Amino acid sequence: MLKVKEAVKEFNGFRAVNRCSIDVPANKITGLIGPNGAGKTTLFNLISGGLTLDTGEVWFNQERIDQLPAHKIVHKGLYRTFQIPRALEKMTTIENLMLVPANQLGEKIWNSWFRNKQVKAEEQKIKARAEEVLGFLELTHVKYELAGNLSVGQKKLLELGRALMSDPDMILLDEPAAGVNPTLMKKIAENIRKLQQQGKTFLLIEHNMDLIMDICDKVIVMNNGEHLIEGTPQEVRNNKEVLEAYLGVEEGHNDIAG
Ligand SMILES: Nc1ncnc2c1ncn2[C@@H]1O[C@H](COP(=O)(O)OP(=O)(O)OP(=O)(O)O)[C@@H](O)[C@H]1O
Repeated sequence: MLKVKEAVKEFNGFRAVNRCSIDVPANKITGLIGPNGAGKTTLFNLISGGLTLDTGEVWFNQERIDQLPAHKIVHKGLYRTFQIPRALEKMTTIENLMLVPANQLGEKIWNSWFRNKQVKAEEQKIKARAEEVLGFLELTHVKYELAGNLSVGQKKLLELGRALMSDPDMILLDEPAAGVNPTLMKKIAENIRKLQQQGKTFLLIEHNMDLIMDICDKVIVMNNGEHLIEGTPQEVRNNKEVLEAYLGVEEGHNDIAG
């Protein structure tokens, strides 16, 4: 479904992503792991249009997308989750969800702002979808809570909820388990699996090996900007090269070595 071919990205002569190719199958959960500084976030940014490639290609659903701006990539059905920005922490949970399609409608909705009926109908539709997403994620009880007051795990669920508002085919998840307590982590894992069963495709960056082992069908390992190996979670966990890559990095939360 998603193919990255020979991606290269340099920052001031430092090669953060080095001729990296990955292949993400449809309707599966794929993990992207690697020690700190391996290039995972940079690769995510290259896929989602936050950064432009120096060389290489990105293909999504048989279509080349690496020349497209980020919002057009979202319209193609590929959504990348982000931490809830500071400004949105002052808005309620449901407002955070309702803003996603409102932003995507962009000028269309603002241009027609005074055509009241049409806007109201649109807003009702968005609200109904937001309520549905809240129900699915079991966040209805914090619907009117300010996003800033949610726990880390609830914020992660809200990030996933914002992704679901645009009903994408594929979701890039950035560390869904980071700082999340075990109960909510279980809930996040269940939701990801449920969504995959409904036909969604996931690529997730994650340092928590329990989550990787629990939900991933396939794991891709990056090191020094390169695709090191890939396989089932079990194969990757027992691989000597992977262990060496992690042991070579001393700082940070590199669970695999632990
Ligand atoms: N905008 C930037 N300018 C300069 N260097 C950068 C920039 N973004 C990333 N890097 C460098 O590129 C390398 C890869 O970083 P990246 O954040 O992609 O790694 P990562 O695998 O996501 O790491 P982590 O697991 O710690 O988040 C690092 O050495 C980082 O310092």
